[in-house]
Amino acid sequence: MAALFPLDSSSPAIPPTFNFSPAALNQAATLPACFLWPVSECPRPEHARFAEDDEVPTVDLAGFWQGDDEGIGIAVEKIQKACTGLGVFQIINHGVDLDVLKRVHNEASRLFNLPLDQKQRGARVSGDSFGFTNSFIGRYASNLPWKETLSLQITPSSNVETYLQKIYGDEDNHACSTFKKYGSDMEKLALELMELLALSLELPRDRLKKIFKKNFSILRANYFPPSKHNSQTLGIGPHTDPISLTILHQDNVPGLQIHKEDTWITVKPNVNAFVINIGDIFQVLSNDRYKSMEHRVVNSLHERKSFAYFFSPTFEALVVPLPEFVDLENPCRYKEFTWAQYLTFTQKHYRSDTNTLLAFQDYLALNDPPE
Ligand SMILES: C=C1C[C@]23C[C@H]1CC[C@H]2[C@]1(C)CCC[C@@](C)(C(=O)O)[C@H]1[C@@H]3C(=O)O
Ligand SMILES: O=C(O)CCC(=O)C(=O)O
Ligand SMILES: [Fe+2]
Repeated sequence: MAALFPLDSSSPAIPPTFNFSPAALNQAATLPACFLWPVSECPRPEHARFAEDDEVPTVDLAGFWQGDDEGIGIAVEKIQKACTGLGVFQIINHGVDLDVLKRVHNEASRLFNLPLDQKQRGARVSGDSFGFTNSFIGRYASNLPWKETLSLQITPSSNVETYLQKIYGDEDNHACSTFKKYGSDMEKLALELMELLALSLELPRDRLKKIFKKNFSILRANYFPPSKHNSQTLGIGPHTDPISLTILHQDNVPGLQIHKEDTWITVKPNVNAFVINIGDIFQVLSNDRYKSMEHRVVNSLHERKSFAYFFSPTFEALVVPLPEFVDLENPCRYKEFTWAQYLTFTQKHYRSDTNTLLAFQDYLALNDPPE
């Protein structure tokens, strides 16, 4: 089993009070060791190649919204090809108002531009998955990601007000309504995508939508500051998302890279598109028909923002391969678990990487019942 990583409770290389000041760190000739990734994981110039359309297909949803069978058929076929490939595709004509996207990006810029001590009023509490984090200082001791994030719960109940109130106090602003509107648009879109994914797996159209009607979702705003040492830092290390589906919106600065065979390819930014990727829970439900996408984020000399909407079943729902995907030729590949157990595993026992699901299955085998 993969080694469990040193958690918050272990002594971090630098204390939690250390100020992640990218601007000051960029002036230094070298970075503190905790920001340096192993050479084998560091970005290289050849990883800058943009993905081709057959690697990250663009799916037009216009026909889906119009109920046009031919358009739906083309979209479903593309989605099936993408999900049996690298586990990722982009959608255009996605139905989300461009003004909402503009507003949410502006709110994120306003937030990440605040003084650090103000952002830290909404700091993530150890072991929890919400709030503001700067470079995970105090959470991890090494391979720190060159990023700041704000994570908010959208469903079943929202904590958007709680965290924004901590950061902004009573200052009147539109941050809450903007993040909440974006979150609810994401939930609607995720449920519609479940219809297309179901069709792509030859399931009844509402099969997955019913499973996810009640769901648990996290909205994460990511801010990747400029990095002068970008050949040695990473915005996010190699990982799969432990959730079922991620809907990502990135600004126009390249950064998202997908693992393909023994190399990395970059997703060409398109502000009119969302990047959709399969996560571990979807992999389990489909009994490996669709695999979660391995990806990472590289830094550059330019600042970059992205929004990741992480969509999952409810905390208590049992996650297990759907019976439609289990037979004599395809035995059930996973031990059942709940999303609550898997989330706890990623927050308390294991630092998410590309092996999280297998490490968790090993953990389940050794810890019955799990924590
Ligand atoms: C359940 C979650 C854990 C992470 C946030 C959500 C979904 C993705 C996970 C994460 C982004 C995967 C990469 C590593 C991680 C530590 C990060 O860099 O943010 C992961 C998140 C987390 O554990 O907070
Ligand atoms: O910023 C991106 O492009 C991807 C972010 C990501 O992978 C994540 O938040 O899990
Ligand atoms: Fe991710």
